[in-house]
Formats: sequence, structure tokens, C-alpha cells
Amino acid sequence: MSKPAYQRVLLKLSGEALMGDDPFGINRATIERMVADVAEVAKLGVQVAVVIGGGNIFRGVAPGAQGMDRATADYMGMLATVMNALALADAMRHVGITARVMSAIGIEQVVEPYVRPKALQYLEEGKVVVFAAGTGNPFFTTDTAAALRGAEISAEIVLKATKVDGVYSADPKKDPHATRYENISFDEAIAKHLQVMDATAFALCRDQKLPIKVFSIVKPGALTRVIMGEDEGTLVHV
Ligand SMILES: Nc1ncnc2c1ncn2[C@@H]1O[C@H](COP(=O)(O)OP(=O)(O)OP(=O)(O)O)[C@@H](O)[C@H]1O
Ligand SMILES: O=c1ccn([C@@H]2O[C@H](COP(=O)(O)O)[C@@H](O)[C@H]2O)c(=O)[nH]1
Repeated sequence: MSKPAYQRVLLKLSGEALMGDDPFGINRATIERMVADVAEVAKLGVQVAVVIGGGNIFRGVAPGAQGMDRATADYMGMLATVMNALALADAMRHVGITARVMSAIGIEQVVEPYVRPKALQYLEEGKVVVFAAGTGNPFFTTDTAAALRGAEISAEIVLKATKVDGVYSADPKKDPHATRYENISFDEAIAKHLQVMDATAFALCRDQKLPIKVFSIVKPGALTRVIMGEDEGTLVHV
């Protein structure tokens, strides 16, 4: 059998994708499917760090946050990602994966704080590390946290697992004529204002020469195909 294309990856899991077909929250079957995908690549010996979003619970820029102080709303959003991280780690435990949740904001009674050398140690021990609370700062997103943590842990690639199967010329959920790129440069994605990831995340990855692969977490087997270096999703490159 061929070898994985990567030894260490940063997997960004969409919070919204956790909802499955539900209107909000965590859909049990969906989280179990996602975790099974992660288990498959972890068993290949790939070191997996995860950043989980919070869009299924709360976004600082959502209508529900209207009228709120933006920073307060953003802290609520970050706390939402902690809930998702706990659910994810628990679901991993059920399938025999040892996961450690590390939070960017101090809530030590709940999860341990993010300490870079400790995260690296866990990865080397074969544990899955789930980074919670984004960057720990308001006015950012978990996509930027994925770029940041990916760079910090020297991941070879950021894998953005989302509900669409790649980067399109426009939002495919809104424009039926949008076409998918097989690959695209950071500069072009930024210049064209492609909204699949925020520009801060794109710029950080570009500056750190950290490629991003955007692919569907809904498509069975897609994560393993990406890890094996097969043709899947869209590569965003320098
Ligand atoms: N040019 C584009 N190509 C692909 N997707 C796009 C594009 N523009 C906008 N999108 C949208 O970007 C979304 C990215 O989804 P995703 O749920 O991962 O976002 P997110 O904000 O990172 O999620 P969460 O905050 O819940 O983690 C897709 O659902 C897609 O509809
Ligand atoms: O570094 C960060 C990360 C996230 N937030 C807030 O949390 C929500 C949820 O994150 P998503 O990336 O949208 O899933 C986000 O909308 C922000 O409100 C943050 O402030 N800082």
C-alpha cells in the first residue's frame, strides 16, 4: 500500500458541518462520521491536529449577536468552539483515539491551556490534539486559528474540511454557475475575494508557505484520499 503524502497535518473542521441536516448544534451521526474519518488517517500514522469551528453554535457576526459588543460576541463564539472540541474529543475516545483538547483562553477546570511544546509532545506520542477557542482573540476566526496553529506546529498542510468540495469562482451555494478550481494561488484567492476562507488566514498561510487543501468533509473517504495525495478538492498554494 502507498504511503501517506503527509506526516503532520492541521485539520480545520467546519463547525457548521457538525450540524449535519439539523438547524443548529451537533448531529450525532455526523460527528461520528467525521471522527471515523480522522481515525482512519490517524491509524496510518499521520499526526493530526484539529481546529474546530463554532458556526453551528454561535458566531460573533451572526444576526443573533446584533446589538452586542463585538468582542463579547466573539468570546461567546470562541466558547462555542470549546464545546465542539469537547464533543469531538469525547467522540474520539469512543473509537479508541486519545485526544487532548487545548484552549487558547484560560478555562483550566474544563480543558488544559494551549502550550506549544506540550502540543508537539502529544502529536509525537500519536495523540490527536484539538485546538479550541480559536486564536484566543476577538475579531479573528477559526480559519485564522488553523493557519496560526498549522504554522506553529510545522504542519505540512492545512486541510480545510468543509461542506463544499473545493474553492469555486463564487460561493457555490449561491451561484449555480460557479466553477471549481483544481488549484489556485493565495494571491489569486485573495485578489478575487473568494470567501471560502477569510483573507487573514490566506495571507498567513501564504507568508508561511503553508499550503491549504479545501475539500468536502461530507464526501465519504475524501479525507483519506487527501492524505494519500490523491486528486481531491482544491489546493491553495504560493
Ligand atoms: N468561492 C468559494 N468557494 C467555495 N466555497 C465558498 C466560496 N465562497 C463562499 N463559500 C462558502 O464558504 C463556506 C465555508 O464553509 P465553512 O462552514 O467551512 O465556513 P466556516 O466559516 O469556516 O465554518 P465554521 O465557522 O462553522 O467552522 C462554504 O459553505 C461555502 O458555501
Ligand atoms: O480566533 C477566533 C476564533 C473565533 N472567534 C469567534 O468565534 C466564532 C466562531 O468561529 P468560526 O471561525 O466562525 O467558526 C467566530 O465567528 C468569532 O465570533 C474569535 O473571535 N476569534
